This record gives sequence, structure tokens and C-alpha cells, in this order.
Amino acid sequence: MELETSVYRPNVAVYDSPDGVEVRGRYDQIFAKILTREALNFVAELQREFRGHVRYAMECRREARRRYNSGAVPGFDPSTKFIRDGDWICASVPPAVADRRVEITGPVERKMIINALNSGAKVFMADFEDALSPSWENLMRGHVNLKDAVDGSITFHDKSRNRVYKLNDQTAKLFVRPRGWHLPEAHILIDGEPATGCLVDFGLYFFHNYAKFRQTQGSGFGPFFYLPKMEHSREAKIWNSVFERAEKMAGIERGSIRATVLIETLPAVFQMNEILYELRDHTVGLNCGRWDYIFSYVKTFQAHPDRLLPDRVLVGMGQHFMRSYSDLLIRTCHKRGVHAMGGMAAQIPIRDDPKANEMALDLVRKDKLREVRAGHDGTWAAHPGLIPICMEAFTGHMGKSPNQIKSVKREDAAAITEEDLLQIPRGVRTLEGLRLNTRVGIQYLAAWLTGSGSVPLYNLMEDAATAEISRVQNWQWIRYGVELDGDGLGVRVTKELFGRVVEEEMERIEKEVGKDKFKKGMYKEACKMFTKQCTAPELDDFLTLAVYNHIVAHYPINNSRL
Ligand SMILES: CC(=O)SCCNC(=O)CCNC(=O)[C@H](O)C(C)(C)COP(=O)(O)OP(=O)(O)OC[C@H]1O[C@@H](n2cnc3c(N)ncnc32)[C@H](O)[C@@H]1OP(=O)(O)O
Ligand SMILES: O=CC(=O)O
Ligand SMILES: [Mg+2]
Repeated sequence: MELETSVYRPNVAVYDSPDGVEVRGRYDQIFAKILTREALNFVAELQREFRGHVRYAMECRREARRRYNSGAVPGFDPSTKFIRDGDWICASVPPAVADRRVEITGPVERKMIINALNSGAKVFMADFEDALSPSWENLMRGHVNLKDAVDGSITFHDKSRNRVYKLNDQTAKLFVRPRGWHLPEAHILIDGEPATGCLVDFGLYFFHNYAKFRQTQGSGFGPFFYLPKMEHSREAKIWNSVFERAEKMAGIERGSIRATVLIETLPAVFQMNEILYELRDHTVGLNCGRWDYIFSYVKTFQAHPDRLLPDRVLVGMGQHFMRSYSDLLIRTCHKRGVHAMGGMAAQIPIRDDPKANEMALDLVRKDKLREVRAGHDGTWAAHPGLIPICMEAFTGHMGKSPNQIKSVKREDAAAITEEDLLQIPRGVRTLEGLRLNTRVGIQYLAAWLTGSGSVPLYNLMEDAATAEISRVQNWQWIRYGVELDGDGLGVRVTKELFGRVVEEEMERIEKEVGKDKFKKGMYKEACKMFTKQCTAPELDDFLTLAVYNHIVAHYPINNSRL
């Protein structure tokens, strides 16, 4: 089915919402097929059952932050040692996803979904998180697209190229990544309060797709999910209960739903066993979400001036703390019988410069070889053009074996300590680092405000996670007046220096994108928001949460049934 959302009309129709549910987003006949009374009722049930647990989990995050801000550092929890030492394993991996050597990721955009499912990757992770700007239009179209994808009818007509996109016979297995626990969905009010974003994403997708998915994609299992940005196993426990609730509603076997958890916050690295334990009937592994992990390192240590990061480009997987995290994740997953997934290299193909392209591809190749040699069972690709390289690296090493769960135990990683996981990354800080953070942060935010959650900038993939690093690193350097020791200039970062950098980088952005695009885009607004966040007395928890209101579009006429 080709997606044609209706043109704007005055509010003549309303969604058929159950009691206590108010939909404040634009009405569209196509969206109404997703926002059915029954589906909204399911989301409302999830919200009512779990909102107290979510609220408590978010309060615990704030409490942990207060402790870290008073000098504490994260570590293993002595009270859950029995879980780490225990001899349990997770439910066995469903055959449909035993081989996940290459997974492509991307926003829930129609053409990209088709391209990703056809890409030759084993898995496609359709993203409501880092790669999506969660506007009402993006979210609802995303659900329509996913439903069409699961029932196999999705098509897309690119009129400018007169090209029709449709699914191949063989497609990647679909995983869906709902938003993190922290993000609200302001367009759906339940009992007068914004719904929890991830419960909306999960609830709508599950409700409409579980039956078809299990018949086709999952061979009796599924649907499959990726779970982002958790900080503690209590958050995994909520997901486990949500899954059980959904299975009960659908009348499907417990353990049908499976999820891979991104380990992408510093506190969570100390909870990997505990997270798998909570989800032991519903998990298919952990993934190294390296970009958010770096962001989380800065955020966790925001009050620790002795733990400042070097330039963003120097914080790679070769740093001791990153290598330790990836090695320990592999050991943990393989001990528990599930996949240890690698992460995303930021390089993307460079079309107009063969030499630079070869260098970028070589960096991706090296990253993937490091991952497979370390024992990872699969990896992420940002772009279809990277799949052959990722495949080659993993197949070259694993051959026909679907994964390395049984063959690479990494017992040596048992010796990894808290100090290894927290070791301060080495490297210099430069004015160019400050400039790049600023240039990238502003351009990313400008794109996000206008509906794009992942963009190519300076030949790298940028999304919410990578932009967060730029933001918090600038904040940290300004807050502590760090010396830029890599330039030989000995300059300290101050608000005044940052102000000059912002001005100059805005001029550069205008030159690079052209006057017309600059004027029509939201660069000035983005600049204001980014500057405010980088110079705020208190570090905002999330960039996208702080600016979310700017993309909320409440439908003007009150369509409430309350
Ligand atoms: C930190 C993390 O969370 S990582 C996970 C979240 N981030 C992501 O998922 C990023 C995914 N990648 C992307 O969004 C894109 O590749 C970008 C923004 C980085 C680059 O996009 P573009 O510059 O538009 O790519 P480009 O023009 O080279 O695309 C060429 C073709 O590949 C397709 N393509 C590019 N990336 C993807 C993808 N990830 N999935 C599916 N198709 C893709 C394009 O749709 C285009 O198709 P077409 O030839 O049929 O028109
Ligand atoms: O979600 C992935 C990450 O690296 O962040
Ligand atoms: Mg992430």
C-alpha cells in the first residue's frame, strides 16, 4: 500500500478514544487506522498499570545522579552479587534471530524501511529513539509504515525518480526500538497526563503487528525489540512486566516477545547480569550503544572535574574504558547464552571523494574486525553501503556459524574491574574540538527541529546520541574552564570564548549550507537552544527532552471526550 496522508483540513473528525484518553495530535484518516479505540485502550492500560513504576524508576535515576554529583561513582551492587555469581541462563535464542551478524538501523521513514529490509542485513532495527525526531507526524507515519512492512504490503513511489520501492522476497528481521523511559508523548494524554513515549511506541506497534509478525518474520516468536538508555535493572523489570502484560492480552505464550537491551549508560554497565536476569525469559542479548555510553560517562561525572573527556573524536573503542565495557558485555552475554552485539561506527560512504571514501570504509572495516575478534556476534551498520564490509568482517571470522555465543567465552574478561570500566579516557582537548562540537550540535538540532533525527554531517552519521556528546562536552569544558592543551595555545574555555566560537561557527554553517537554506532552516533557533544548554548552570538530562516542546503540535480544536 502506498502511504498518502490527507492534506490539512479543519478539525472535522476526531479519534475514537476510550474514556480518559485524549489525542491532541492532528487527525488523519490514515493515522486513525493506528489510533483505534482498542489500540488506544491497550496503551492506556499499560500506562495505568506501569506509570507508578516508571515514575519511581525516574526518581531513582535522579537520586543516583545526586549521589554521583556528591562525589560517588557507579559500581557493582553488592546486594545483587548472587545474580552475578549465579549459574542461570536466559531462554534459548529463537531460530529466526540466531544469526544477527549485521544489523542495519534507521528511522521509521517509509523509503528507508523498505531499503533497510531489502538491504541484505540480517536484522533491521527500526528506530523511534536516537534516529527519529519524535514529532506527531513522524511517529504516526512510522506506525503506519511499520504495519505495512509487517504485513508485507509496504510500497513507496519516489515521484522525482519515478521509482517504486517494494519488499524483496528475502528481508531482514525487524526489531523496533521504542523511545527511552524518560520521554513523554505529549500528543496523547491519559487521565490528563502525557503518556510515556515508549509505552505508546511499544503498545501501538505490538497491538497491530504481533499476530502477523509471529506468523511471518518471527516463525512463532516475536515481536522483537531493542530497549534503549536504561540505567538500572529495575527499568528492565518494568519492561519484562510490560511484555508479560502484552502477551497475556494477546493470548500468546510467555517468552514470545524478545528484546535486546542497549548497554549505553555508565550505570548500566554494572548491571548487565541483573538486566539480563530480569528479562531472562524475554531477552536476546545486549548491545554496545557506544555513543550514548560516552554521553552517559560525561553526564554521570558532570560534577567530577578530574574526569574530563578529551576531544570527541579521540574517544573511540580503543580507549581502555570502552574496550573493557565491550569485553565485559561479551563475557556476560555468552555466559548467559545470548547475543553480544557490537555497535555503530560513525563513518558513512562518501560519494564524491573516492580516496576519502576508501579511508572511511577502512575505518569501518577495522572497527568490525575488532568487534568480531573480540567475540561479538554481530554489529550495526548505519548505511546500506556498509553492509558488505560488515558482512565480510563477520563472515570471514565466524564462517557459517550463526554466532559465537558458545565458541567465545572471554573468561579473561572476568578480571575486568570497576577501575577498568571507569578509567578516564586519554587525549588532548583542542579549540577545533570545541568548534566541531558546536558546529555539529547546532546543525543536528536544526535538523531535529525540522523533523530529521539522523543526518550526515562532515561525512559522519549524527543522531541524538552523538549530538548529546557534543552538547555535554561543551558544557563540561565551559563549566570547568578547561585548558585546551592540544593546540599549544594554552587557552582556557570560558563563556566568552564559547560565545565567539558560536558566532564564527554560525558564519561557517551559513557558508556551508548556503544563505537560502540557512534562512529557511531553524539554525538560529537551534543555535539559541544549543548555546543555552551548553552554558546552563545545571546540565540538562537530555537534549531532546529539553527542546521537545518545540516539536509538539497540539491540534487546535479540543477533541476531548473527557
Ligand atoms: C547512536 C545510534 O543510535 S546509531 C542508530 C541510530 N542512527 C541511525 O540509525 C542512522 C541511520 N542512518 C541514516 O539515517 C542515514 O544513513 C544517514 C542520515 C546517516 C545518511 O543518509 P543519506 O545521506 O541520506 O544517505 P545516502 O544519500 O547516501 O543514501 C543512499 C540510499 O541509501 C538509503 N539509506 C541510507 N541510510 C539508510 C539506512 N540506515 N537504512 C535504509 N536505507 C538507508 C537512502 O534511503 C538512499 O536510498 P535511495 O538510493 O533508494 O534513495
Ligand atoms: O544507540 C546507540 C548508541 O550508540 O547510542
Ligand atoms: Mg543510543
